[in-house]
Amino acid sequence: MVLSAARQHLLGGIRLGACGQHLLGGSRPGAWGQNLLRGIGSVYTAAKGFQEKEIREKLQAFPGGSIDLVKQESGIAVLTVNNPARMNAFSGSMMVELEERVSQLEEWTEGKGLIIQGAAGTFCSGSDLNAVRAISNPQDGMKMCTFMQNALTRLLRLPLLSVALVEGNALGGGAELTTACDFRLMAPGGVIQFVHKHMGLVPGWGGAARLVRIVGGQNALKMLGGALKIDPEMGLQIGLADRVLEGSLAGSGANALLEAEQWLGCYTAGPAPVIRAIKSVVVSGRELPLEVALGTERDVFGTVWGGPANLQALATKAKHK
Ligand SMILES: CC[C@@H](C(=O)O)C(=O)SCCNC(=O)CCNC(=O)[C@H](O)C(C)(C)COP(=O)(O)OP(=O)(O)OC[C@H]1O[C@@H](n2cnc3c(N)ncnc32)[C@H](O)[C@@H]1OP(=O)(O)O
Repeated sequence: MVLSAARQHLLGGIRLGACGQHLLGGSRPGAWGQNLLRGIGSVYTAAKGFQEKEIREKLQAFPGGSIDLVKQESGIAVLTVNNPARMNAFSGSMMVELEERVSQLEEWTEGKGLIIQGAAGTFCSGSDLNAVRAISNPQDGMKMCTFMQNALTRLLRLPLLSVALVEGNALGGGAELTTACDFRLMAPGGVIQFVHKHMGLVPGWGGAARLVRIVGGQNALKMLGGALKIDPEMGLQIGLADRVLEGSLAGSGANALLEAEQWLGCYTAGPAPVIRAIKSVVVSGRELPLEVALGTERDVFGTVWGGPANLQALATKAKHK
């Protein structure tokens, strides 16, 4: 019973049938793992009173900018937060577009990696303050926050290794967006700052919950309580940043992206089913209780065991030096 509830949480209630059957030994091995490998669902569903259509319409009333997605042959996609006139702040329509791009990535079965960057050399300055002012009542704020929590949770759960490429500022919701990626690369001069306290707020896009898991409760408290500006050196020190980009390469958009692609390429090298399986077992390991995660790992294992990459490796004399 406990196992089903936890999995239902991850699946957003949509694919529980396959999951439940497998727990009881009734479906073919790996069926649940296959579902996991396509991405594993939202936090809030219609069953929990989430009125997605209504929220989308409300957000669309605040247009501007775009969220651009390029899927590359290499299996690495690049998602660009594009609203440079407002330092890549998220308009309402960009929030809706982000959710649509996440849906597209969930369907991209050949994908292995994702880089999220901001346009014109800066990451993202959070919510568009013009939109924020217009919906500054608790009801609308909660709706926007629910929508963004769903989108960013699905983003983090994608079976892709994801990287936030932080050039310039990642402020407010922009800082929250960086925590919805598996890794953060910071360019020299980059800043991640949860400015929410200065706005009389706390993070609402799931950024606090994720931050605690990345840097621990003590560091998260300091970052939120002091609205600290985290530079690359401090980012590395507290485990928020995974790498500081080379000064010689960074700072000029295309080069920083190239360097991020090279860095990510070390982890995405290999067949897509294997890379996706790796991400999937890590997602279940970091989100689920141990016994449930073990069951999930077994399901995912069943999708790669005896698969083409496994058989090919077995056919050669393996020596891992
Ligand atoms: C729900 C709340 C929370 C969340 O979603 O979690 C938020 O994210 S609230 C938003 C938090 N972000 C901010 O408060 C950022 C405020 N902006 C700044 O601190 C500075 O603009 C900057 C990002 C540090 C850049 O400074 P600078 O390089 O000096 O440029 P400008 O200040 O001149 O900015 C250029 C231009 O961009 C507009 N801008 C910047 N950020 C936003 C924003 N978040 N929303 C709307 N517009 C933004 C800024 O007003 C300038 O416009 P013009 O005045 O028309 O030139």
